Amino acid sequence: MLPRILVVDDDRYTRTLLERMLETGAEVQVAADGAQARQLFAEGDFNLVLMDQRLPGANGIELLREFRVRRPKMVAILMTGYADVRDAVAAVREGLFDYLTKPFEDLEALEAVIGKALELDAAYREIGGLRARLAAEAGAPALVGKSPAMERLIGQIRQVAGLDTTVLLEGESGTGKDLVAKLIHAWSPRSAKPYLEVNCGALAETLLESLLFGHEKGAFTGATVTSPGYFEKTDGGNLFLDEIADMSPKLQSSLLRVLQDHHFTRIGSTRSRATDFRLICATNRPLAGEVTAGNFREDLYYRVNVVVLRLPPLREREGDVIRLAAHFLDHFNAKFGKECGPFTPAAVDTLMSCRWPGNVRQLQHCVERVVALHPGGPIDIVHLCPSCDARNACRPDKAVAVAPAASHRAAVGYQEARAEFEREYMRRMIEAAGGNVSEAARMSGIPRQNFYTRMKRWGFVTDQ
Ligand SMILES: Nc1ncnc2c1ncn2[C@@H]1O[C@H](COP(=O)(O)OP(=O)(O)OP(=O)(O)O)[C@@H](O)[C@H]1O
Repeated sequence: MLPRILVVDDDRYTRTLLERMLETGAEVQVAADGAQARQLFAEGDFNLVLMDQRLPGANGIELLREFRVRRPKMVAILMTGYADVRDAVAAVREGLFDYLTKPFEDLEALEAVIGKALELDAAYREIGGLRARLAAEAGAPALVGKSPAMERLIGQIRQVAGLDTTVLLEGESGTGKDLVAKLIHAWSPRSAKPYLEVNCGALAETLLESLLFGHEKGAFTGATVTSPGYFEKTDGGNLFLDEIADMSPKLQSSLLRVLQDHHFTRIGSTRSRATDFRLICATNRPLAGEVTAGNFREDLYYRVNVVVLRLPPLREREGDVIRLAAHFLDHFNAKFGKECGPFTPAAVDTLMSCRWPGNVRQLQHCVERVVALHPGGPIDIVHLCPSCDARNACRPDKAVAVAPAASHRAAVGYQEARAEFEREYMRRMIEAAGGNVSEAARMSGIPRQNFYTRMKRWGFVTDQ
């Protein structure tokens, strides 16, 4: 379906120019004054409004404010004469997408700004649609993405979720493997049964063994009570083994036996127990390569390599960066009680041209940081990841273009830099302590109450 654009301008020449320019890729409606514009806006759902600032009997900025009350996520571009630029800049700060000065001199640039505005509108709409879908599929995590690569993946997830087959998720770190595993569970007939996950690379061999197999009381020093393991607890449900390539050779052979006969024995017991879990595994290193390198058993590889879903890196998902950025903006605005955004065209450009080596996780952290530190209002290039030194690395081809941002970084005020440091420091401490606040406070040497106050300041916790 073609996007719908409303052009409001009393100048016939401008109306005709825009109509001609846009008609092949959009459905354009034109209004010559405020009254006509109000009527068309009330009747139609427009993806973009191009508004002249001076209209007979109306002020374009006021009219857009009026429209925005009815549709807060409306994307609009103000068209203004050089004399009124100061007002237009102020309007952009209020959340207008952009402004263009008339007469238009560079039609290509005009088309580019309109294209970006339409992309932002598409992203907002998708997030709205996603929320509605999520409400319908209560409990399923939000997997944002409409690029061909993601559409293909989502189709594959739908297909395999319903089948009782082992699934192997391959993809770089931060591409969403964990999220996809949860989605497979949510969409599977086993969704009412338990779903448990463990990162095989994060635990020592003995701990992982006891976590998976469970143990009897007295099986080893410290086993003061009998504890069932994940093989048992996920009976009827799904078990997600993340970073399976990091499993020790001994555990690989134990897992192989469990997968072969669907039976296992708790540590310290001789009784074999039956279990029926569906296995989902993930790796960020291709498993075939690990077999060749002698790190992963070939027979286990054939067991887990039944259905392989490959998660594309973010740089291969054309168009998804803006969708994801809009999604995270929405999420963190709600979480921190802020009203940051929209992204300015320059920010959209920067987001789109970054290579995102850390994939979706890096983008998520970038938006979270912006929302946490930004007082509110439009997000410009200078607000994006001021602390992210990867920015040049992100965009090796754009080193010159980011030079102003580098000088911005040098110009960051002391308070802002300190705030940035403190927030990042708190996050690392909390992560290192596995989410345990007392432990994080102890490690940092900050009294617990004080630590908690700082956590609240940076939005890690909110008062209920
Ligand atoms: N398509 C997506 N839509 C929305 N959020 C996403 C998407 N992909 C990833 N995320 C979010 O990005 C973050 C990183 O994703 P996730 O942990 O699933 O990656 P991963 O591939 O498992 O990483 P690792 O290999 O490092 O464990 C999570 O917070 C996840 O919710």
